[in-house]
Amino acid sequence: MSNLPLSLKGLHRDYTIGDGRKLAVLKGVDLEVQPGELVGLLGPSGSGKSSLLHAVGLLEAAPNTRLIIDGEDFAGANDRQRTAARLKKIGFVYQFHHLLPEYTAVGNVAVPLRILGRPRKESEARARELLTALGLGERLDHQPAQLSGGEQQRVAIARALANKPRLLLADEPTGNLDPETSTQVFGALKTIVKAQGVGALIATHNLELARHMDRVVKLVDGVLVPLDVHATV
Ligand SMILES: Nc1ncnc2c1ncn2[C@@H]1O[C@H](COP(=O)(O)OP(=O)(O)OP(=O)(O)O)[C@@H](O)[C@H]1O
Repeated sequence: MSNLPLSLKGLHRDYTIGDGRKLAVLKGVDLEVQPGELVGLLGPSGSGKSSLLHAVGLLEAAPNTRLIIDGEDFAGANDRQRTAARLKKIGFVYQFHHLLPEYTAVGNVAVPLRILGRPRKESEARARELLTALGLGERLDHQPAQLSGGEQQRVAIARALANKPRLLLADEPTGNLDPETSTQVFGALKTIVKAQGVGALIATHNLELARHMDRVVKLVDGVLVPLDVHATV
């Protein structure tokens, strides 16, 4: 059995729309992500990027699929198994950071560890270590409102990596940042993903960002095709 961060084969996703008709969005998606690899996920609006991230992020069931995360097959997993695995194996970064406003940077990053029952001291030490690695060593005790947009997003990245996940899923992680901040935040993300051997799948519309990924795939008619972003003008 594969111990890769992600090994996915044959993912289908239909939605039932108003009049009972089915809309087939994902029509057999195959994807592997290696440790330390950043894979960019491109595709026009409505092509199914969020649907793919939802299934891979175990936010919904994916029956009749081979969905292996860190060596464990989740195709037939129930809600409880998927929730447990989400906390332990997967980190999520969204376009908007969803930080808790009353907590400091350290407090926010420690939350997932505290949920898993880790002691406060150990959780906060891990939070400080991650935030420092992301260049926020001088901002540890700031609350989100006291941080810039790029700093807030780096806290969100630290939070996503707190549990040492094998797989990081991101949906437009720099989508609300200016280009320069976006490049800085993405650079910090890349460095830490490589250092920790995490596999990352990052959905974006930003072709410039995609050029900094190790590999880019595009959703076309419900399947993934490789894309050479360096050849695209
Ligand atoms: N719950 C749902 N019920 C019916 N149709 C849905 C549902 N969720 C998504 N869809 C449809 O499935 C298609 C894919 O949606 P999805 O959100 O995965 O695309 P996306 O590539 O992430 O788009 P965007 O880049 O705009 O976020 C769209 O046509 C959308 O309208």
